Amino acid sequence: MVYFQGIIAAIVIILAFIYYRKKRKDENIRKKFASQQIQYVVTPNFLVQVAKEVRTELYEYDQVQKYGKVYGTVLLSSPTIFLCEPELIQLIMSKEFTNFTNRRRIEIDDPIFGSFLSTVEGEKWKRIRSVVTPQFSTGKLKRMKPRLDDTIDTLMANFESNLKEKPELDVKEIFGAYTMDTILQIAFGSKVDSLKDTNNKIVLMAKKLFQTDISYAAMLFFLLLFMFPKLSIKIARLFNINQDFIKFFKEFSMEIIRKKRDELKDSKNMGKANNFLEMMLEAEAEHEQIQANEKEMKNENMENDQNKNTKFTKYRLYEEIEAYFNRLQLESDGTETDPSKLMTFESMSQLEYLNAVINETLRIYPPAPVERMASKDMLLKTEDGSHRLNVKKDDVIHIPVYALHRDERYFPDPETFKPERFIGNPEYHKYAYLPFGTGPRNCVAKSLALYEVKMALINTIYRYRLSVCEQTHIPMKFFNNGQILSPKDVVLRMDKRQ
Ligand code: HEM
Repeated sequence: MVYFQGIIAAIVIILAFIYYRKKRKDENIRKKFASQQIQYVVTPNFLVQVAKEVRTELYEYDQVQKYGKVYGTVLLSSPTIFLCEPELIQLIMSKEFTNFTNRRRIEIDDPIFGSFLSTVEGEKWKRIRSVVTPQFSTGKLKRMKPRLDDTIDTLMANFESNLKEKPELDVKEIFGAYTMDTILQIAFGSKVDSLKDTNNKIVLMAKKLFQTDISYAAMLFFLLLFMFPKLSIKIARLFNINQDFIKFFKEFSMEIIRKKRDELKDSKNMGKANNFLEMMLEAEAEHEQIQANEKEMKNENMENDQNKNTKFTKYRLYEEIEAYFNRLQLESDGTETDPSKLMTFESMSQLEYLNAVINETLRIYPPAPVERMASKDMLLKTEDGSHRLNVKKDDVIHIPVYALHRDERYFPDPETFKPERFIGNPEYHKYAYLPFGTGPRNCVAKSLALYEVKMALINTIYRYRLSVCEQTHIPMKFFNNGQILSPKDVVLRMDKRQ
């Protein structure tokens, strides 16, 4: 009994301590934001949002409507400025980028997981980014095209075989498997048919990460990770939280890296890479050679070629794609008969309406918010003096992209799907549309992602007529999993075109 009372007393003391600590921190943050002349808003933490089943992007959108385009709050234990004003976003993302290079700090005590491009900081980020960026250049993607064509063949075969059973399909599941196949193909050179290989460990692990509502345990762990990073990593190890996932991907990647490093010891094997990991390893091997020979280093010449309504939309999209394929076939010498093999990176960019449909989809459903962290105190001011923002070192700037894309000044009638907004010379502020982020730290794989989406849409729409059916959720349903916007099933009827 005394033992039990002791435990209760200890729990009460710990909770009181956490409460007191939080109260003091809140008060300090309130004072801090007041000194910056930024309105401070107390928001419930993520746990409360999850409990109420409020989707984060909708919650953030409501907050922006209520408190305006700039306000301060505490998010994941850090003072965070919510920013929806394109003029100020422009300053942070481009002109003052050197003072906003990093994202929210997340300490990961692991040599591999702590070196993710998306989380590393400062000089380390610069170094890794300069190696990764050229791997996504048009030239490198062209080299990978045969592998990308393979994944399209798998996608089409999956539609074909599933449609034999019934005309209604969960296209989210099939396109999701295609995305996974493409990434595995590109990243590791592994040919996988995720839809059929349901027991494939990579597929199971990736699904575990993205295709669920977030659990309370994961949310709690996430919060702890930001509040007490070192302690939470120890707890995760002790209780085996996510350790299967971490262990699997680490071993899987290390095995491929070991094999390829061995092969690259023989210089005859250089230049044969046709997947991302091999190209990175070649880049590493190249780098080692270069370091050994300073003269060669001067001559290093890195490749730098980076560089109305639904019925109407569907009709116009198909018309454009059909005309495109007819033209490609006319222009070809007749030896290639598969229309999708005739497609090239260059020819695809001519599909103006398809581009507009993709842009408008990413405007209404941007998958992620964008963040930067200030590396010093500074006063940001637009040239005409119309906007100012006083930031302190370590303030996180959080751009709720879902809310930003609904700014009526640039996107009138924002909830309506209107691809025409992106045709001709659209008149929106460049920093009011950020599906891939912007500036030197934007999405490194933007060109691959867009290529993948276009390939899939062109091939699907060319072969099938898609329509809503009884099982289609209108509006669409989404997982409630924090900051990433991920739809649940999307069932559509698919009829083969004659
Ligand atoms: C439609 C698909 C995609 C969208 C909308 C998207 C969006 C984004 C956004 C918003 C960011 C943050 C940018 C910023 O902070 O300015 C980002 C970063 C990033 N994305 Fe993507 N992404 C997509 C696909 C991909 C794919 C397929 C990959 C990998 C194969 C990828 C790899 C990355 C990486 C590594 C970063 C971090 C870059 C850095 O910190 O330097 N993304 N993405």
